[in-house]
Amino acid sequence: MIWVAVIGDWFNLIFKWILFGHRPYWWVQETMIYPNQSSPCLEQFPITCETGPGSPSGHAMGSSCVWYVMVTAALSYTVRWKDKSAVTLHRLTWSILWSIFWIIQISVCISRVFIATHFPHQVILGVFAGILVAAAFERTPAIQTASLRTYIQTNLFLFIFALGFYLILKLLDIDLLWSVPKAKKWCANPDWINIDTTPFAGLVRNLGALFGLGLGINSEMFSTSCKGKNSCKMSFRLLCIAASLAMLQLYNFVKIPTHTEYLFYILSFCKSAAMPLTVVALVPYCVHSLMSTTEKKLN
Ligand SMILES: O=P(O)(O)OC[C@H]1O[C@@H](O)[C@H](O)[C@@H](O)[C@@H]1O
Repeated sequence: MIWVAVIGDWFNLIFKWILFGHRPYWWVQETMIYPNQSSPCLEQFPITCETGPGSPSGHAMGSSCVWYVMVTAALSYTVRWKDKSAVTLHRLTWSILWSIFWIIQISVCISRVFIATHFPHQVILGVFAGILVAAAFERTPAIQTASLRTYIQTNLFLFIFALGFYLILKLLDIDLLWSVPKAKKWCANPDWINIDTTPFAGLVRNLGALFGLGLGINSEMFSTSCKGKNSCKMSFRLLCIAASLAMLQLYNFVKIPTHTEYLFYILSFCKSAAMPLTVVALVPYCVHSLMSTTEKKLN
């Protein structure tokens, strides 16, 4: 799921750079199509002022690819059921899960359009692009066994390609960060402009998450705990879920200073790497050690 989210978001950045899509909240102020200053007044909200280009929608794309992976993974369990009543149950589960999938996607799309941050075609494009990325990943089983080297190489490729693309177009006098000044100019409240939403902030976050996942999955802590004797126990899994959720909440409280851009990017990379590392390696290892110590004491 993290692979799909990261690669999906990376494609979203590249598509945004290629498509040069405007966002309604600034487009409506700049367009000449409304005569005599009769342009409609679009209400803005604290999350309206996204600073990247608008097409395709990153939220719609991220949501559709992540949910697509979850739904198809859940359905792959029910498809193995063989008897007749199981077929009916599978069909029922299929209908329920895909209905939930589409309700969520439609809700995301409507909310992005409602807050004037996207045009309808941009969210529709986002949903279908997300599904395509996720479907392609289902045919890439190699990611299940990727080594740390593969993670690092993928990270370097994603970074160098995106930066190279940006720099080459800059040499050609095309500024891919054209949307940032527009956002700053037309946002109703300067406090709603968030550095988190800039194209490079998203890239750095994704690179950090993939790196942290690679480190975690290839660590000794992961092998000892998630491949060890406790890994199949329900209690181990429940404890890991509870502890991970608590840790992720704690990470949410860590606010990264935004006054220096480079420092923000470095800290953002570290925070994004620390989160999957904690969930994949640190938490399971601590839970495993705790359970092993308790078992020894009881024996
Ligand atoms: O395109 P949308 O739906 O406004 O989403 C923007 C978001 O898109 C994501 O892809 C980026 O990682 C975020 O940084 C950004 O804020």
